[in-house]
This record gives sequence, C-alpha cells and structure tokens, in this order.
Amino acid sequence: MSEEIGEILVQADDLQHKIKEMGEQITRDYEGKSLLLVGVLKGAVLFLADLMRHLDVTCEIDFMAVSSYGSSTESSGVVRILKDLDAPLEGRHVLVVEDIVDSGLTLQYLLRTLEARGPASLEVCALLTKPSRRTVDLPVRYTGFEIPDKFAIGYGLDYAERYRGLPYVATLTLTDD
Ligand SMILES: O=P(O)(O)OC[C@H]1O[C@H](OP(=O)(O)OP(=O)(O)O)[C@H](O)[C@@H]1O
Ligand code: HPA
Ligand SMILES: [Mg+2]
Repeated sequence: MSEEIGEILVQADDLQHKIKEMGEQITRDYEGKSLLLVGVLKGAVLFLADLMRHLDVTCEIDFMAVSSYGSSTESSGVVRILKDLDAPLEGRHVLVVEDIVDSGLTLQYLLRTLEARGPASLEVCALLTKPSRRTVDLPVRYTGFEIPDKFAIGYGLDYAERYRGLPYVATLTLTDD
C-alpha cells in the first residue's frame, strides 16, 4: 500500500483566518468568566495552541487523551481514556477543543464523561466536522469547517501518527501497490 497527500480541503490561510474569528467569538461569549480549555490529544494540539492566542479571557488548559482510531481510517467505535485531566471540573466553564468530529463517537463519550463531573458549563469547539458521517447528534457550539466524507490529514490530523504537522488539511490517497 502506498500513500500520498491528495487534494487540499482547507488552505493554511483559511484555517488561520477562521481560528481568529472563532477566538474572537469565544472571547465575546465568555467575557468576565474564567475558561478551562480541554484539548483532546493528540489531534487538537495545533488547533488549541493557535486558538488560545486569539482568546482574550482568563484561560487555563488541560488535556485528555482518548483513542478510537489507532492506525486505521475507520473508528473502532470503542473509545478508551489514555490520559485523564489533571484537575476536577466541578464549577468550571469547560470548552472541549477538538480537531474533528467525524462519527461523533469520541465526543459523545467525552461529553458524557465530563458532564458527570459537574462543570458549570460544557461546550464544544471543533475545527472540522464531517456531517455526512455523523452517527450521533451532538451539541457543537463552535465549528470551523465542514469537510466531505474523506479521510483527512494535516493540522493535527494523522494517518498512523504521521502528517500532523502539515499547516493545511488535505485528503490522504491510499493505493494498492
Ligand atoms: O468523531 P469520531 O469518529 O470519534 O472521530 C474524531 C476523533 O478521532 C480522532 O482522534 P484519534 O482517536 O484518531 O486520536 P488522535 O487525536 O490521537 O489522532 C480525532 O482527533 C477525534 O478525537
Ligand atoms: O478524517 C480523519 N482523519 C484523521 N483522523 C480522523 N479521526 C476521525 N476522522 C479522521
Ligand atoms: Mg488519529
């Protein structure tokens, strides 16, 4: 099997422009509040780092690692916690930061888990969404871009742990040799 970077789905400039807009919107919505960003490792690392540069509110970060894809292009459907948050969520305004909502299974699991910890509020900010693949209906308050039903790489998104550092989002083309 050989692999190559396919068509570009979201250009680097468009990503950065949208992230600035999202940061400004979140700043307005959380004015006067203290925000806890929960980054979902590993994919959300680039997005969270860029987003928080556009937040003008008191803000802390924490991370959770869950994995359902491994080195496959299809979700296994079984979500596992690999690393939990460092601090309790009780009474906190929590914003979950995701790179992509695809089937929605990861986020469904996360929201159930985090809601049970008693946050003051719990919302989601996702850079990318694939609405055509969604198997569960979820409340995503902030969304960057809708992308088609194709396996995407770049800007945090991996295939077998590679390609996360690309500054744009593209498709991955896999061909049998
Ligand atoms: O909506 P879903 O179908 O559940 O897919 C979305 C999730 O899958 C990816 O994570 P992955 O499990 O690949 O871990 P990673 O972030 O470390 O790559 C992505 O970062 C989301 O967290
Ligand atoms: O399209 C994708 N690419 C990489 N990781 C993913 N996790 C869910 N969907 C995707
Ligand atoms: Mg992955």
